[in-house]
Amino acid sequence: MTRLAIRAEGLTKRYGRLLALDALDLTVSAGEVFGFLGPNGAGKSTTIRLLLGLARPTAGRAQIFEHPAADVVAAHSLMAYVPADVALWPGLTGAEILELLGRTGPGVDRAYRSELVQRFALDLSRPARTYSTGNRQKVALVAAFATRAPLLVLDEPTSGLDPLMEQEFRRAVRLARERGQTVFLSSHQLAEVEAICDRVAILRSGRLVEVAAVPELRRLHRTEVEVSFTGTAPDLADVPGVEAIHTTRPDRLRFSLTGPPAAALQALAAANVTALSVRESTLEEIFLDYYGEASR
Ligand SMILES: Nc1ncnc2c1ncn2[C@@H]1O[C@H](COP(=O)(O)OP(=O)(O)OP(=O)(O)O)[C@@H](O)[C@H]1O
Repeated sequence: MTRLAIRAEGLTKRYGRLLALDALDLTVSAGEVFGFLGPNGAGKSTTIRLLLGLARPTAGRAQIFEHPAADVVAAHSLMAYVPADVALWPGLTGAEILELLGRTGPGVDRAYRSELVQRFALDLSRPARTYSTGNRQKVALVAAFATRAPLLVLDEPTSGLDPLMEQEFRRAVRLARERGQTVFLSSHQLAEVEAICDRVAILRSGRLVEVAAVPELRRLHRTEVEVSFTGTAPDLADVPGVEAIHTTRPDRLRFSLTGPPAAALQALAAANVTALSVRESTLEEIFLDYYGEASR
């Protein structure tokens, strides 16, 4: 049986009348890179706080490997965490902070930490008060990756990073994955999720609306097809899976397609098609569909 890194069962958090997280059931297998997505206020940080044992659930439970999340000492010996707003000790230098953080976690791979400092171009001699947001984030990321903890919990870890550093981040996640570490990543950056995650969960208004592998999620959604033709337009009116047919020019039309394409292809074959372009919806479009529903 696969070992689970994270298990949430009926995990619920209320803040007064607000139901911030509503009976979340979720499992993340050891070794997965798992993306956690949702619009602002969906409950992502609340979930992370519950997983870290920093907040108490109103109902339900969370487990980190074989430990209850509330058993903070045991659970934290297996994880490293990077918060969304990294606050550091302003008077300490980057080097001192890495030392301090190294002593609180599950251990440090010093050689790897030095490599990460180079890769993330961190100047460790400066006091943290002089660090930019991105540099503070880099210190926290270096500290977390260098622990080699079995579970890395990263709350919007790249919001302050420039594209070059974002590449380094992706590389570090890939290396973590190769070593069998589990990564739980909350993010708004869809390209990042698409590039590095095995599965994603989408949270909306405290509720889980979808958990899927990235390719599977794309398949759930539509393909945009554009067709040029001569003569009579293809008759797509009652073809299963074909929706939103638009005539863009007298000799061109566009439609979206869900499910198997056979019927649509047959209808197209009956016409004199001169050009065909097929485009899968991007992850961004898929998520905008989900996110958009939140405000409806
Ligand atoms: N300590 C708190 N007291 C009261 N309400 C809270 C508290 N923490 C979070 N909330 C509310 O719970 C809901 C979920 O917030 P949460 O921070 O988990 O969202 P999020 O998905 O992380 O959003 P973002 O993407 O903006 O970080 C929001 O409506 C928020 O206002």
